[in-house]
Amino acid sequence: MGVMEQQVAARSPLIALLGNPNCGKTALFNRLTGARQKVANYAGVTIERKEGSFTSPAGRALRVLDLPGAYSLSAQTPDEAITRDVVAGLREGEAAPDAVVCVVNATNLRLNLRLVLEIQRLGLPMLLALNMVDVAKKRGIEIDTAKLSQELGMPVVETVAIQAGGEQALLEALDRMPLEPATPQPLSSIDAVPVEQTQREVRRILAATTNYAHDKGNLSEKIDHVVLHPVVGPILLAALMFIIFQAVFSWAEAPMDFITSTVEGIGKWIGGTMSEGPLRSLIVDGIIAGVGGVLVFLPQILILFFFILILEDCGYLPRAAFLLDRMMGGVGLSGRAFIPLLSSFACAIPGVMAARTIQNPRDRLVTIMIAPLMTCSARLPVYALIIAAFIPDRKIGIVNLQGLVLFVLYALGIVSAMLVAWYMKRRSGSGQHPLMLELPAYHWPHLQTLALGLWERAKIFLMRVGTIILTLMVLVWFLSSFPGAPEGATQPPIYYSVAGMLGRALSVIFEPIGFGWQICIALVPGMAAREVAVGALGTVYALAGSGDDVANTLGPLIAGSWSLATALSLLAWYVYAPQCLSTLSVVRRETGSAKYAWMMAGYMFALAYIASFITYRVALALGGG
Ligand SMILES: Nc1nc2c(ncn2[C@@H]2O[C@H](COP(=O)(O)OP(=O)(O)OP(=O)(O)O)[C@@H](O)[C@H]2O)c(=O)[nH]1
Ligand SMILES: [Mg+2]
Repeated sequence: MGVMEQQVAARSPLIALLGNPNCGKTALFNRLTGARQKVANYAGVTIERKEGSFTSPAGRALRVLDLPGAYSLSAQTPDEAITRDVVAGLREGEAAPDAVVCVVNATNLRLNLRLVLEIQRLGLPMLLALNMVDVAKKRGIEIDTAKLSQELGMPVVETVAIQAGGEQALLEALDRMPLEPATPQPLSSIDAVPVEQTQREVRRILAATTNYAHDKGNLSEKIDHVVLHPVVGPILLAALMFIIFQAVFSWAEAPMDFITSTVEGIGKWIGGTMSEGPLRSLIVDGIIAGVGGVLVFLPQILILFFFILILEDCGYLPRAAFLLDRMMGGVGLSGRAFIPLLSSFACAIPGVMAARTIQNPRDRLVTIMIAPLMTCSARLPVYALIIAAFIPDRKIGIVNLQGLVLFVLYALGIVSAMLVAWYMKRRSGSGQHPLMLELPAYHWPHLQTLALGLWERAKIFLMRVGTIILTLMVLVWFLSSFPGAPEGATQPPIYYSVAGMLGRALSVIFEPIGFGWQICIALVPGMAAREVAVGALGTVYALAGSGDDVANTLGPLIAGSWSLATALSLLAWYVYAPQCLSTLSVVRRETGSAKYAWMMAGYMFALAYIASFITYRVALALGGG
């Protein structure tokens, strides 16, 4: 955009999408603007203010805001506070929106209308988007929109945010609205009205405009009889998790083989066409062995996310939170922590941020502190590499042994997180609060959402591979290649390089847990991105390898040079893996203090070292040397 255009865009009217959690604001935002913000079937998906823009059918340039869902303007959680401050014009350097589009779930007006009435008291121009009318119609719910519009004194339109064209009525209504800069009433005018009065008003409006009495209900309640059953529920949850980890290994085999052989083929081809020298080594040993080694894990990451996205979209997640609430309550966590912790399986960063949806500050802090113990997807390559190299690809009954080990590693992360939470809570003391969580209606996973979600994941991974991982790999190669070996060297040249020296220095610390200098070299760049540890091992062993088999696959190489005890020790290390700089910086931002980032780095390093030490010694004692 040119400067002129930017100024025009900045002055175009601003519309805020506001509503209860999970009513479809983000889906509507994406439909209006063509954005691809995350949409999922649970409350608290959006935790930040997101701006987009579009041109209305009448040719008006408009800006829209997607906001975190809120039940009320008297914010209880940090994400709700963002929403409140934005609409009330309390954010520094930002005027209140020129109009509010209040999005409501048509099947649950009883809950949604309270916020509508509250927002109305701000006195901003308003429009009601009756979303999810497709579901409402299926359930036989009829809403008299004309009457509702009259009762509320604002235009009311029907929308279906997940259907192409489902935003049409909203667009037309927006074009009929005069959009002038407006000043909202102070928030105190909202707090002045007692909640009971608002609720009476909601009931009156509902009685006058809907036939909720005829609501046929939905399947969700019947499904929940099984899913939330105190005995069947947890068994189902455990079985589900188990199946997912099995699939990560058994389904990924073919696509991984394909990527491996392609990467190998390219390596061989380039290696064959280029003449011996540093450039060939950089490309073959540094880039292809390193980056290719990480790339191979794309299928496993996508399979894991395929399942997570399905669970997110169908509405199962809040149920799982519900099931685990008691267990989590036992260690002093609230069931609310479940979704932030689950997000941490992708990456601790969104997980730490999602802790904004937790009301109690202590609960929130504990959740943030344990989020990095959840196995993020950057660790998956490390696990998968070592498992594939050391754990036989065997079946015990119907159980794939490699999948089982992976499951155990994930479980270990979770159990450790619970123990740390318990310890933190025991020291700080805690009040238990009942879990208030909205259980959304189940629906079939939306294919497009699923495909988009997977695509986003693949993009994130490939971007990482193409940027930070590639850069680090080139750096690792340089440090591992220079200076060259001295006269009469007995070790491979890398031993004498800068990286080799660093690795040897570090191995003083890591020798007791079984890490030789080669592994120590890989640990350092792993701090910037954990996957790089795998890539770095690829480069280290390619460079240390003898002449011809440079592009050899890493798995057999490490299987030949590490003991089982070392392999298990490294797995244990990565369960705790304290080294992720971006997580630490987000923790500092979200907690507003560097203290917690340091504490996190410290306790995770200690746990990692202790766990690896025990694993290594026990494995040695049992004859795994
Ligand atoms: N059937 C149907 N489903 C919808 C509609 N709009 C949204 N959904 C689904 O409702 C769920 C919630 O949608 P989101 O857009 O994430 O809701 P949100 O209001 O942004 O939620 P928060 O960010 O948590 O406040 C998703 O599973 C969507 O696919 C609709 O009009 N019809
Ligand atoms: Mg949202």
